[in-house]
Amino acid sequence: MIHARGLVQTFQTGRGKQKREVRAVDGVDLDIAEGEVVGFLGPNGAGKTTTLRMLTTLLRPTAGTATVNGYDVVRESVMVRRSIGYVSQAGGTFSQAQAGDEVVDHGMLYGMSRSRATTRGKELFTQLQLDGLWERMPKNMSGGQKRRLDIVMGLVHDPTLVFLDEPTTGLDPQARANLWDHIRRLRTDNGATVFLTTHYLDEADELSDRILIIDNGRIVAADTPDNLKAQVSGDLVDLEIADDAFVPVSAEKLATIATEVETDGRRVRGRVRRAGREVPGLLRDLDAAGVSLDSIEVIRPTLDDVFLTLTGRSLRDAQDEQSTDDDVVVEQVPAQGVPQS
Ligand SMILES: Nc1ncnc2c1ncn2[C@@H]1O[C@H](COP(=O)(O)OP(=O)(O)OP(=O)(O)O)[C@@H](O)[C@H]1O
Repeated sequence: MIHARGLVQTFQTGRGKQKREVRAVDGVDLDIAEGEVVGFLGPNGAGKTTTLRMLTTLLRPTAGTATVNGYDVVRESVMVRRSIGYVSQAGGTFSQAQAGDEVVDHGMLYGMSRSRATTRGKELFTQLQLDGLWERMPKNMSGGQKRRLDIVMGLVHDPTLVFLDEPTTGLDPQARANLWDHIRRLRTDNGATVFLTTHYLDEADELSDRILIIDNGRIVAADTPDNLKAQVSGDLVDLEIADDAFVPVSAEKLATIATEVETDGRRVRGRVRRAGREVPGLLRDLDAAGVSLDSIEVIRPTLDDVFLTLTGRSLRDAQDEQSTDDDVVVEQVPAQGVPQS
């Protein structure tokens, strides 16, 4: 479905002495099979959107090759565009037409008949909770409604391969849960392949068969969410010791089974491979040493722990750091044409 080898995208940023080259995507290889839901995860500026823009033919790769649905993204860009659905991060620009007309025109652009596009568009309006808004002009819709309209436009022609760039950003929790269901159904009902970027770790975890983590333009991990979590970090055991005086001995006992042991007041924490196997013995040891606990908590690893282990940074911190750089002035780089839609 998607195969890429050595994809690179460089941009020139700044002017004069400030001029420098950014390698936004720096040698990405991808193999995505039919029917997979793949989550593309990484902090702001990691290269997710740039990768997606190359795969959807909006940006010509500086180097490397990619095929999407069997078509080369450079030589057969029109065929790539016709064979995919794409919901961009920025969202579409809408004319002054009613939402329903936009959707029908969009479907017809992909070769659907008017009646088929109308039927499918109305079904999607219902599934994405846009009932009653068919005749509304998009400019009079709320941000979340417009976002869902973007998604209808990306799906109306029933593509078998769908690219979604941060599809749930700006949606309220209920709309997000609804879209998650919809994305799941794309695969189970339509057998579609879905490639989605997201900032939300829970979303990637929840939806993806496989997760690709990108950092500084390079893929740093690719596996199922469970394998990633199991491979790179263990469970966090967090003990709250009843009496301060027993904190050092508790830390010593925990260190016999855990790594990264740290103390914070009466709390002692450490990471163990498998808490279910190791904690019962620890509790016996602590009891024998006269330690009373106020609480014990076992925290299963998250994708953020995976990211931290792989890159030394938390995905959330990395996002915060990057957000201060957002107003760097960049030269406009010409896009290689836009899809017909
Ligand atoms: N048109 C451009 N000109 C110059 N630099 C660019 C351009 N587009 C992207 N970049 C830079 O390329 C890098 C990757 O950007 P990209 O948008 O692909 O990241 P991202 O992972 O999608 O981030 P986000 O999560 O914020 O959408 C960033 O450093 C960004 O500033």
